[in-house]
Amino acid sequence: MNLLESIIERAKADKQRIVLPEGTEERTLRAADLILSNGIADIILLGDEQSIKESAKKMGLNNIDKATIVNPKEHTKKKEYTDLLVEIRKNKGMTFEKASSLVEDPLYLACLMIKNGDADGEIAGAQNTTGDVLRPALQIIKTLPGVKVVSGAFIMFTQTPQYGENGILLFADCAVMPNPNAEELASIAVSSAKTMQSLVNVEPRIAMLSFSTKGSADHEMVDKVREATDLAKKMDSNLLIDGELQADAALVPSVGSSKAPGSLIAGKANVLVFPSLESGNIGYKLVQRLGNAQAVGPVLQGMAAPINDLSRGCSVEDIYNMVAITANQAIGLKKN
Ligand SMILES: CC(C)(COP(=O)(O)OP(=O)(O)OC[C@H]1O[C@@H](n2cnc3c(N)ncnc32)[C@H](O)[C@@H]1OP(=O)(O)O)[C@@H](O)C(=O)NCCC(=O)NCCS
Ligand SMILES: CC(=O)OP(=O)(O)O
Repeated sequence: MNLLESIIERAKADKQRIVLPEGTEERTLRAADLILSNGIADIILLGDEQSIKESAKKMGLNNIDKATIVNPKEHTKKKEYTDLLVEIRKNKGMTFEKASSLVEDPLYLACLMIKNGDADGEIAGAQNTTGDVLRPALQIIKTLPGVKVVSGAFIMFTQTPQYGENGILLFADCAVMPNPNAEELASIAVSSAKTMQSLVNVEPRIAMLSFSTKGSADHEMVDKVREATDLAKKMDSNLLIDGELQADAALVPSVGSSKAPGSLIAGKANVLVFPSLESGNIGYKLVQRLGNAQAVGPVLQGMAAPINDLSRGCSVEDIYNMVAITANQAIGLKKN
């Protein structure tokens, strides 16, 4: 059984309630239909019931009837969620009027359902930008205790089995923090190790990427990566991590041993931590599109409940896989 198949089997064995705020979006509806048909999760679709049912009928989707459909404009818990939002954001100037309008926004409503215990996880982003998906999640769900920074990782299924874990690598941060400082970058490395361990089930070997390997260049951007590597080791002394490393030194054994002799990670990395969002987001899309890799994510790490984003360029299969991953995260969080 391959990795995605085992993630799907775990989701089936302990069905979670996953809310899809983009309930009227075509790829989302098709993915929801498959999820329901295969019994992977209980699905909550947000949107107007009549238009969802009409669209499903036009598309020949026969399983949408098994979903719970909630209309953000008129739902029974509107007052309860409005009060909850005011309570959570009262120190940020949230008024009842503002909250009662925000609870009609599917992206806010989905987070409030999770916060209130009415859903276990959310996946959105086929239609909405990452910023719009993330903002309500950061405001309402917030970070896990002890974690300051939410970041986004991609599980990359590459065509190059000689690299990473039989071709599988984790890339981060590809989605959230535009310009992390050294401490934030260290925190991204620690969260990425946890994601690799919990979802891919292999020991993470983390390379902190740069345009320099072990002092080959001298620049403040290189200093940041070096400092982040040291801080990550302090945050978790068991981490297998090294930096700063260039991508070739991180991945290719012969280059790793010549540029970073003695490194336990060079040439063997399976987690690549990029120095900024610019490099991470561009990097994953290049490997996905030019290298024909399957990019599953962004899996958000460090959030107190499983909320995940999608690329607006996602396929039905991407949404289907991300629902299963979100369900696995929910199962993991309930166990801890
Ligand atoms: C994530 C993002 C939306 C947050 O920025 P923002 O909307 O300006 O929001 P703010 O900085 O005002 O922060 C809003 C809240 O989130 C928190 N926050 C912001 N970034 C955070 C992070 N990475 N981790 C944890 N909390 C974070 C803030 O502390 C703030 O909390 P508060 O309101 O309770 O005080 C923004 O950084 C962003 O757009 N990032 C890039 C996303 C993107 O386009 N990615 C590429 C495609 S995947
Ligand atoms: C993750 C990502 O890059 O999302 P989008 O393509 O929607 O901007």
